[in-house]
Order: sequence, then structure tokens, then C-alpha cells
Amino acid sequence: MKKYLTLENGDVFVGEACGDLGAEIDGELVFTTSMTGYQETLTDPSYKHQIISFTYPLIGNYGISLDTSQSDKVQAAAVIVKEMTNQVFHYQSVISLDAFLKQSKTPAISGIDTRQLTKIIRRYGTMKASLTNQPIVDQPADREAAIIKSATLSASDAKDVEHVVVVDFGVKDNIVKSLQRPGVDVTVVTPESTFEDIVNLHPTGVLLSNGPGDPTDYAAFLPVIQQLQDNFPLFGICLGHQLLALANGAKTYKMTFGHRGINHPVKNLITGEIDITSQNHGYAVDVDSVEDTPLEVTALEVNDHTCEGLRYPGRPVFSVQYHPEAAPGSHDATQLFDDFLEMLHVNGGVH
Ligand SMILES: NC(=O)CC[C@H](N)C(=O)O
Repeated sequence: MKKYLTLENGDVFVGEACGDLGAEIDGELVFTTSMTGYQETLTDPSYKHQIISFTYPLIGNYGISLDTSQSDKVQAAAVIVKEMTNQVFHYQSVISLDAFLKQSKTPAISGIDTRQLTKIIRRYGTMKASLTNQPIVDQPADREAAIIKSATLSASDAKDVEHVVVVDFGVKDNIVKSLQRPGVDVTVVTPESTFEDIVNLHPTGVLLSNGPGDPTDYAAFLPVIQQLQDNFPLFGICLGHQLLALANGAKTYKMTFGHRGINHPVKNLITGEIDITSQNHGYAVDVDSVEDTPLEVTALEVNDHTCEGLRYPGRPVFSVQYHPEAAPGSHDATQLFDDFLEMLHVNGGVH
């Protein structure tokens, strides 16, 4: 069965339908250069409403396993691949990628020259696209990305000591898992929480999670961040990093085609070291705008010099644009979770 991918700029690609054969969808077309980790990528809530094109030419060869998903379902709107294989070789695989997509009613298209598609996105920038069963001539309808409002509450079996409250803008499971260890409780709250709601949970530190969409859509939460940074150790990841910047008066902008992949080099300006990092973002913090804020830029992407890290000098407050929890990707930066927990140990009594 044929499937049609129509881009906002008018380009049309024809391929074979896979995943949910009947489903039609529109969304923001993005590409990821990750060679592995398709299960984590597809279930990452940051990809909500996005159609993900994989530049790696063969996807699905190690199937889908338990305990690898980053949330309870496929979050991406649709999937584009060169080749999706049903020949699965992995001892932990329980289901094929195609069956996983069918279960979650996610449409996909194969047989697409995803490297050519990537060149188009790099030239024109991230754009809207539609996946349909018949050719269309009209432009895909505009669609506003919805802000996740879901909430979960979880706690480890640990006996108090440290208590991290995670503000869930669309948190990946591995961020919560990366915090959980003996002596650390984790509570996940919605972005509708007030400063008082969070104080009432008696945190020793707060983490601002990753999440979908434009960071400027989350303006209502910025005053809460301003209060949080005055009172608690604070760690922002990806969207959380962008929100920390906005809360302190810096600016964000939409990048031409973003960073999505598992091998983005980031230079730490404090240590001079370079980490290979996992990334997934379409917006970035304007480096120049940080100058007029109390924040300091601590890291830059090596290829395009975009802002990758911030800190509030003199306070236990910092953030990174990349994903130290990996899943998928490099583990170079997992130390940041230890650094954050160490700050709680030292500063947890501040409030
Ligand atoms: N992974 C994320 O948190 C992404 C942040 C934001 N939605 C962006 O695209 O820039």
C-alpha cells in the first residue's frame, strides 16, 4: 500500500505504508541522526506532534524490548525510514518495530530516501508535513502543538535524606531513573503546580524536565522558576534549560533544523573538556542574550557554537541543553546527576 509524504514546501515523497496502515497525520517534520535507540526516541515525549525521519538507513533490526521505552507509549506522530525490517535479532526483543507502531496506531512510511529528505530540511529548515494515503495538493493545515498536562507521582523505597521534585513538562523515564538510588526520593509533578505546591512537598532539590514545543509557550511557569532558584538547588534539562534561561531574562529562538542525534560534541567552557552528547531540540538559548542576565554560559556545541549549558554563579542552579540521561546515546554526561545530588547534600537545607 502506497503512502504519501507531502512537505510544506510542496515536495512529495511516495513510499510504502507501514506501522498503522490507515492512519493519516500531519506534524512537524524533523530528522534524527541516531544510528540506534529508535525505541527510546519514538517514546520520548519531547517528540510529541513531530514526524521523525531516521537518517540511518535500516531501522527495526533489534526489535522492541521491555524497559527501554521512555514513556508509556509512542509519542512521535509518525515515522519515516529508508528500510524498516521485520527480521528482528535481539534476545530481549518481544515485538517488531512495525507491530509496536501498529499497536500504538502510529503511521509510518518506508522506502524514502531519508538522506535526500534531510538535505531538504537542512536547506529549508524544520517544516510541517503530512502523511496521507492519497496524494494531496493542498498545504497541510496549521496545527498548534499541545502542551503536555499529564502527571505521575512516583517515589523510591529510600528513607528520605534527599527529595527531588521533577517538574514534568514531558519527562523521559530515564531522567527519573537516573535520579533514583538509595537515599533519594523522586516526586513528579505537573507544570500547573505552584511554588507553594512544590514547597509543600519539602524538596531538597528541583529538576525541570525536557518537553515538547516552543519554550515561550510555558511563560506561566517562569515566575515559579524564579522562586525555585531563590530557594532550592535547581537542575534544568533541555526544555528545562530553555525555561531557566527565559526565567532569568535571556531569549530563545527556533533553530533552522535543530539537533537530533546521539553524537553531538559539547565543549564544557569551565573544564575545557568535550562530551559526546545525546540531543533532541529545535529551539536554543540565544548566547548573546545571556550577557544581560545573572546566568553564565558554561558549554557550547562544537559545530555551531549554540548554547549548551548555563549556571547561576554562587548558587546551586545549572542546566544543560543536551540529555545527560542518554536513552538513547552516549553516557559521557551522566555525572551531572551525581553533581546535582551532591549539591542537594550540601545545599539541601537551604529552605
Ligand atoms: N528535548 C526537549 O526538551 C526539547 C525542548 C524543546 N521542545 C525544543 O525542541 O527545543
